[in-house]
Amino acid sequence: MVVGLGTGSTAKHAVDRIGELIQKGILSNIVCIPTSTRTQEQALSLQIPLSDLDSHPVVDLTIDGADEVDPHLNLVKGRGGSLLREKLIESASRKFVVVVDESKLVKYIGGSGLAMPVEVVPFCWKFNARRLEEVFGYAGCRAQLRRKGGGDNGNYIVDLYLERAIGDLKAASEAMMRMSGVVENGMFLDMATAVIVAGSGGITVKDKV
Ligand SMILES: O=C[C@H](O)[C@H](O)[C@H](O)COP(=O)(O)O
Repeated sequence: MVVGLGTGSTAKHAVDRIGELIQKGILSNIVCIPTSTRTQEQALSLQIPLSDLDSHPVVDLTIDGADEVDPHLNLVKGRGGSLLREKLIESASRKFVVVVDESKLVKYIGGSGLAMPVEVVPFCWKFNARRLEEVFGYAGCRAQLRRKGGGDNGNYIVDLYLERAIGDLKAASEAMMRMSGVVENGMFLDMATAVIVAGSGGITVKDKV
């Protein structure tokens, strides 16, 4: 089985558990693909066998956290800086299971008022930040360079803060990806197979319909 290993404080627990099951011999015949150098280091410390998409282009299952989950299971990811590698691996996954606590559930993408990350090349990042503000001006968009943690790929991350819903998410994502210098954006649309939500009332599983 080829398993994608997510990044962040939630996914860390899944990686720990996979490592434990491998060490106990309960899980075997498994190879894992980490979604960040941080997760790669954790996996190596747990002696989890690692691979990459070049060797294993189809991933059976990826488990990861998320920053926002909307009612259609669209996600915001990348507040920890790992969106590009995550999207590459999660797009190649047959099943993509997301684990969150209920604080991550939002009515609409951007609805938490927290950052929506966009990875851009360092060259002329201010120009691209201004263009992003213009493109999403109707949603009251403010763009801010994240000073810490440029991500795994040497790029910068610009955080977008939205006052209102951006409407057509697919069109918004496509508009960003048409901009030269934008490498990836933090909207993970129609990708999650299931979202496991931990809340005060216990655990619920939301399946893609
Ligand atoms: O870049 C970070 C990843 O997209 C994380 O999966 C996301 O930020 C959620 O992280 P956490 O589980 O720490 O809230």
